[in-house]
Formats: sequence, C-alpha cells, structure tokens
Amino acid sequence: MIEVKNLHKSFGQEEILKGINTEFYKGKTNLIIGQSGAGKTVFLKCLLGLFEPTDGTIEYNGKAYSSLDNETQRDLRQKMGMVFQGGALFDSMTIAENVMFPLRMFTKQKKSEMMDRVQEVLQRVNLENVNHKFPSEISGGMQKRVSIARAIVNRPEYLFCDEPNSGLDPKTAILIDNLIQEITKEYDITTVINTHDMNSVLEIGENIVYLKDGNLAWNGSKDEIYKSEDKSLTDFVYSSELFKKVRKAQLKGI
Ligand SMILES: Nc1ncnc2c1ncn2[C@@H]1O[C@H](COP(=O)(O)OP(=O)(O)OP(=O)(O)O)[C@@H](O)[C@H]1O
Repeated sequence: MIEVKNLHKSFGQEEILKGINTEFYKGKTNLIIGQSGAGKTVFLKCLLGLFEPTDGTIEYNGKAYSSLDNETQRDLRQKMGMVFQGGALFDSMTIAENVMFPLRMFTKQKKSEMMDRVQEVLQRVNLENVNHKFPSEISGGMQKRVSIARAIVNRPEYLFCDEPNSGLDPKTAILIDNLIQEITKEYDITTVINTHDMNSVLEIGENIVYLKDGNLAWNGSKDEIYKSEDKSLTDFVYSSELFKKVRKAQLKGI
C-alpha cells in the first residue's frame, strides 16, 4: 500500500502538484487519470522516487521514503517494477537479456537461476519462443508483454506503468490491461497505472485518482464514476464517445 500525504512538487516557481492526499491499494489496479499537463507523470516519478517532493510524504507500507537511509531507499527501489511508455526495451539485447537485466543489476543469482526465472515470467505473459529474438523482431503488443515480464522478474511489491497501452490497437490494449490486472492480483502487488485510455478506466479502474491542474479532483472506482455528479470529472470522462454510450446504457438499465 502507498499513502500519499500532502504531496507538493514544484519546479522553480511553478507548482505542479498542489497538496495531494490519496492511497494506492495492494492487490488493486490503481489508475491516475487526467488531462495532458495535469501532473500525472510528475506524480508517478515522485512515487518511483525519481523526483523528490517539495513538501509532503509518500509512505510505502507505512514507511516514509524520505525517512529511510540511502541503503533502505535503494532496497525499496528494487521492490519497484516499471513498465515504461513505449516499452523502453534495449534494442541491442535479446528478449531474454532484456528480461534478465534487473536480475543482473540487483541480484547475485547464478545464470541458470536467472534463466529459469526469465523463462517463468515470459511464460506468465504468454510469450514463447522469443528468447533469442530482438525487440525489433516482435510486435508492439509483444514488446509490451516483454516490458511487463521485465518489470515483474525481480518480484516487485509495487508496479508502476506509464501509459502501458499507448500505440496499441484497442483489442491488444485490453489484453495488456487484463494481464496487468491478473498479475496484480496473483502477486498481490500495488499497481499504479498512468493512463489516458478510457477503455482502461472501464476495464480495470478499481481505484481511480483523477488529477486536475495538480490537485486531486476526484477519487473512486469505475462503478462510482457512473454515479458521480462531479462536473469536472464528467466533463473529462464523457468527452469519450464510448463512455457516453456506456453511461446512457447504464442509465437505461441495459
Ligand atoms: N523536469 C521538469 N522540469 C520542469 N517542469 C516539468 C518537469 N517535468 C514536468 N514538468 C511540467 O509539469 C507539468 C505536468 O507535466 P506531466 O508530464 O506530469 O503531465 P501529464 O499529466 O503526465 O501530461 P501528459 O498526459 O501529456 O503526459 C507540465 O507543465 C510540465 O511542463
């Protein structure tokens, strides 16, 4: 579980995050949504420990990151997996080498142990016979699966995903969403996903944090969105035609 308390982040005179209080739950797919420029990426980078908050605290299972010594902060960061926007695979490494990378960086496992674990996670994301291929030789959807395998290979407690669906067709995007949700539940990890994708909100939005101009404007589940009368949320969400149709159907009880 992650607890965010009065989080502020400024760059120079510009305040991007303006005092956010919220929680991200273990075993749930927690989504951060909001318009472009709302501060989602800055928020995710604060959660990852890449940006130091200007004020406020972020607690991981009850421990404030800023109160930890350097070594404990490093240990905590090793418990964080990240799925980067676009996958961010190393082009010159094979798929197996890409997935093995965090194990080589952070563990002292034998090569055979690492290979077994790589095999296990690649199977978990439903990828077979790709170990010796290079990223350019597989599809975008497969690259996303590799990126998920790499993010979970070191058994993280926290999984952060930045726009995991970007660049995918709607069907593949939903498969990736479902895969992330399944893994979240199976491994009981705290997953935080930064997304623009309203399909993702409908599909896996168990806990949604809506940011507007650096403030937390709304917090709830996908089912609560339909009941919400919050104007800024509904203006944002129902700018999607799909959401408008689903809401109409829900109101008619279909
Ligand atoms: N390193 C930085 N230095 C200065 N300003 C920054 C930095 N990173 C982000 N910002 C500013 O913070 C604001 C919020 O950016 P952020 O990338 O978090 O938005 P976002 O909600 O993720 O948008 P998008 O959906 O378009 O990715 C922007 O005005 C951006 O210019």
